[in-house]
Amino acid sequence: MLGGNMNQEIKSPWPGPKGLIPVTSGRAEDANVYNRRYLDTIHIEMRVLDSIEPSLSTEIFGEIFDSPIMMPAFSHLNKVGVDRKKPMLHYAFAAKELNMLNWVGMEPNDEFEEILEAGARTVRIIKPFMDHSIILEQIAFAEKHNAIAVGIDIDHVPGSNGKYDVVDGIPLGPVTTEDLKSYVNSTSLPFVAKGVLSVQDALKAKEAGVKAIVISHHHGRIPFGIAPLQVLPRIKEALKGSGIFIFVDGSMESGYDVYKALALGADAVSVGRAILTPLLKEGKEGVIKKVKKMREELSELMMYTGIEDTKSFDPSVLYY
Ligand SMILES: Cc1cc2nc3c(=O)[nH]c(=O)nc-3n(C[C@H](O)[C@H](O)[C@H](O)COP(=O)(O)O)c2cc1C
Repeated sequence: MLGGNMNQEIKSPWPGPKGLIPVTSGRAEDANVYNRRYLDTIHIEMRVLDSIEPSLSTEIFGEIFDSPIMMPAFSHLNKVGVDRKKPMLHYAFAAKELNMLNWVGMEPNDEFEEILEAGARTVRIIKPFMDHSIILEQIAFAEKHNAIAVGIDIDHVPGSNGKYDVVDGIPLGPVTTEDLKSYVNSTSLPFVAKGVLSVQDALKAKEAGVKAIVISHHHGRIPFGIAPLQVLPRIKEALKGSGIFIFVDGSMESGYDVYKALALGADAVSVGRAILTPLLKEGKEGVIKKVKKMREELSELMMYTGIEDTKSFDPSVLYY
């Protein structure tokens, strides 16, 4: 249902109805496999003289967060909560406690509102519904309920059958640059294009007036997709001076992965499936533990490379 490249024969390690949580094939066309491999080819030199313990504090959309590590735009997880727990709420509680930016994907308005009540600053990502009135209505709802930003996952248009995808029985449709412009202009909230994986789309998103992009392939929706970090430096260069926030997600499993994304020019990074197991097993506490560990790892590498704060990352420490 959610994973475009999902292979029916693959046994899901996740709880819940078959197909609810995407399982990737692990084969050559699986962009997650390549992404992991790419991340692991990046190595880091050491710059310890004069280095001090860094600050992870980060400004996003004019607000200060405790680190550049953000929650993912997950969805549907309330359907798999154990003991009637709502995982969508639990990771929002963790975001609140850790002063992290929270993200939410395809959730109906009532569940989205409940998540906002957890008190974390939250970005809402809306699906590219074929019916634009649903998109506009959900944007307005997010604005009314004080979301920090709103956006659309532009990479969820094709399904694995080569047609427009259908999620929860709701048809998705194409997103034109003009559509994007109209969504941007419909709200005073910062607008995010999630699922940018080329300079071309980054420039079109800029033309549409977005305030942020997420460089992502949505856990491998596109077969044989390039690694988000591979295209990040080119997009960074193309958007130079625009003030557009550049976020990244995809296989971020440790603070070391996060470091590499930040060194290559990301403003902040979302951790997706790496929090899924702790979230489903232990709820809020599991997520807090995982994120704290990732913050330690990020800080460790910053100290090894003489990076004092999140404004000072430098790609010249990387070898790849
Ligand atoms: C259960 C689940 C639900 C998701 N739902 C959405 C969604 O509704 N909208 C969206 O933009 N991305 C959604 N995603 C994709 C994530 O936001 C993210 O792009 C992706 O998981 C890549 O990060 P990762 O490799 O760290 O998991 C979902 C991912 C998972 C695992």
